[in-house]
Amino acid sequence: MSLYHEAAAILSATGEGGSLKSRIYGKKDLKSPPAQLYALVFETCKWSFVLKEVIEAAELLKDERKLTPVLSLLLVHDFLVAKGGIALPQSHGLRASIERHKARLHSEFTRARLRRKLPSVNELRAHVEAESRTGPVHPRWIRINTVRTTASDQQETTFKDFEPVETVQDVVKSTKKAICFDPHIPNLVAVSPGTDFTKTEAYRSGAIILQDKASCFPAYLLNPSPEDGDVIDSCAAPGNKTTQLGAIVHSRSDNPATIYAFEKDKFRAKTLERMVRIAGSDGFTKIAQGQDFLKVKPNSPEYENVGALLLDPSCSGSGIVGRDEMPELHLPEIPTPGSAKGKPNKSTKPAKEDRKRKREDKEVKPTTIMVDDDGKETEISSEKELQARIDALSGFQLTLLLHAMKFPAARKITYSTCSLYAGENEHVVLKALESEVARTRGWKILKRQDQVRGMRDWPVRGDLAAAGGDQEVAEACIRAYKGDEHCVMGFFVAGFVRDPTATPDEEGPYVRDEEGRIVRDAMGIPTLKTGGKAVDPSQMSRQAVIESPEGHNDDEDGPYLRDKNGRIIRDANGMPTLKMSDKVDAAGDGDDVDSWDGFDD
Ligand SMILES: C[S@@+](CC[C@H](N)C(=O)[O-])C[C@H]1O[C@@H](n2cnc3c(N)ncnc32)[C@H](O)[C@@H]1O
Repeated sequence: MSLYHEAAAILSATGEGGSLKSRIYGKKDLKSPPAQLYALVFETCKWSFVLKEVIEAAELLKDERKLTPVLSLLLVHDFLVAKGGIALPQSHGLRASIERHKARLHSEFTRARLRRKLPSVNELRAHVEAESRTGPVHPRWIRINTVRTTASDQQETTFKDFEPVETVQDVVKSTKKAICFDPHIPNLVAVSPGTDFTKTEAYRSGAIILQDKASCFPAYLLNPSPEDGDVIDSCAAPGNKTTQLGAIVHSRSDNPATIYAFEKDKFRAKTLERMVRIAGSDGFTKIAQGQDFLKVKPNSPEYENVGALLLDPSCSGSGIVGRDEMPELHLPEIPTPGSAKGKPNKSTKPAKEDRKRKREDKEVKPTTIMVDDDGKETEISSEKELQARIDALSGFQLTLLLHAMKFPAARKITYSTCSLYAGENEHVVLKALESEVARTRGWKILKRQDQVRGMRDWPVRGDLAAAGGDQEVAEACIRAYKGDEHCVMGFFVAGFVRDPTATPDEEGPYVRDEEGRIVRDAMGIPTLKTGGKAVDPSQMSRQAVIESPEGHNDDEDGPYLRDKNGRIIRDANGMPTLKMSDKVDAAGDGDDVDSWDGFDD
């Protein structure tokens, strides 16, 4: 299949969703180099509003019955606009079908330019560029990495040619090189697009990190302080948030806490390692390459001081800027026989051949390739499949969040995605709050009024309906939408907090009345939620009672000691024994039960 046929197949799927990149890079059986294909398709789309006029006026599709509208656009694009012309041998039939109309195509191309009052082809190029720009202009967000530098140093060096302005909107509108310090996130600037910062010394040395504003929310909201102890970044690659955490802990102590950074994908973990090294956080960041966070044991002694966890798991990536930004494709009409020049004749039935080429432009199966934020591709061809994908992602995201809630010393968690779907965002938050582990360990939502100033002030909050109508949860959730006046990517983050010194909710397995009191029978025995009755205290031994393991659920372990068979150890009053209490000789057989160790899930 020629480059042009492959490109035509890609373009025929336009309008069926998925970004152009995902449609091209998602195809496994391409013959042409993907980069060449991408450039041809993208450029042809950009030029199509001009080329459509040229093709119709030159009556190309009337004379060349084998050409489809899409193929004609691609070939005429290369013939008139590309430096190297049509990338086919001179004798090739497709090339010949265009070059036969050389004179007419050139003269219609000139007419199309003059109609727009553009004196040269270069000006026509600039016009096409301007017309093809889709969506709002984005500033370049840059985080100044205070492990390596200071904001004032960067102002005097990297950004010395940039004129300070008040707001990000001023940056976007400025015709000069403008810079504004962000009012919400410390050490973050928005600068005018157009400068390639990856070529600067500051970028190479890790002094600046290119990171969207919204992506800076989780580490800032987590706000790890020396009292929080060590920090976990559970899904860390490529390392934007890990290095931001590094900058925060570094700024708060001469002896920074350890950051444990887990990354399941070995290849991405290499990028993470490189980024952490360049950013200068390698001295206090321990990277576990290829480590699945779900397999990390919360009760391992290594993590006993982990007080703060950042969870930024894989998601649908629907908030990422740059997706779906494809210029519109303008297809030339196929003239029907007998029609006036360039105008389809409505009264005449299209010939069989014409119907075939119309069909050919549409015959590619409607498929969207959904590319997750970590590059995983999934074919989606219906709403149902999309829902199934979101459900699968949210199941994984919730599991990860509940796992994080089990770390014994944890007191803060942030959960974030760059997805716009409520299923991956507010719904996960609600399910986590309702979970047994959250209830037994005392996890609560981090309310808006308790958030760090910049996040409290950020105006875009969670979706009330998606938060089940719970105003407090919706306000606590932080959202960002691409394309609005804030000029950031689509994002979601929520925080969870827990007071590790407070008495955990011992509600556990008992039914409670509206006042929160345990419901007891006439004998004073608590009623179990499972419908049975707790063991009669008079039957209990002096030291402990062993509860039936029936209905045992890992998440219900919470703060209670269990014996080797997983049964909760209770005192003579039937009250569960807290893990933090002294060791208990549970079975009365002289075996010690450790308070935290040995209860890994
Ligand atoms: C959204 S990206 C993280 C982006 C990162 N936080 C940043 O700011 O640069 C999600 C990452 O989590 C990794 N991941 C997915 N599941 C994981 C798991 N169970 N344990 C550890 N890493 C996981 C993916 O490989 C991917 O690199």
